[in-house]
Amino acid sequence: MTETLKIDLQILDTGMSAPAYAHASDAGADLRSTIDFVLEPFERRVVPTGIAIALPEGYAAFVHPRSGLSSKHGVTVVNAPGTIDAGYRGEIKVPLINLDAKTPLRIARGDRIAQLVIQAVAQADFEVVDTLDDSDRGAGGFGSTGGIDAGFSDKEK
Ligand SMILES: O=c1ccn([C@H]2C[C@H](O)[C@@H](COP(=O)(O)OP(=O)(O)OP(=O)(O)O)O2)c(=O)[nH]1
Ligand SMILES: [Mg+2]
Repeated sequence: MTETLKIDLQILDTGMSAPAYAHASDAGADLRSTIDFVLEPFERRVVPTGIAIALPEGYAAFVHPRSGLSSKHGVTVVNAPGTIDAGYRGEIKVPLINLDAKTPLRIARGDRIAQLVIQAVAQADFEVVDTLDDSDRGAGGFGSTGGIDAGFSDKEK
């Protein structure tokens, strides 16, 4: 059973309810739109969810896309993952974008448009130093480990 954390939630739009987990072991609770709208190709829209939460200090909530919307419709969260700070008491909103070049997506009030993942976070107490310690990765990034197929040899060939 996934650890649970008591989080105060305010319903700002009557008729909406608390985000729910589809399965007891799910990490993401589904966020629903409070509005009916059509997302045209390449259009962005900040979508209200009708809820506000009070996260305990030391936690954040992250607004992640739903794989069904992204794979079937090309719809994702512009700033994925959106970061909900512990101190935020405003309405949770989801900046959606439709990356499909041709097909608009109709969203209705109550549709599940994203998912909210709660995670423990730390605040950094940055210590400015002259040099950083050595590490196995060093300054390697942006493809430093080789081409897309690095390390793969198809045993079936
Ligand atoms: O997808 C998101 C991202 C953020 N927020 C809310 C909660 C968060 O605590 C606040 C600030 O988010 P962020 O720091 O990403 O926005 P910013 O552009 O840095 O604005 P600010 O100057 O208010 O920090 O906006 C949302 O409702 N949805
Ligand atoms: Mg900010």
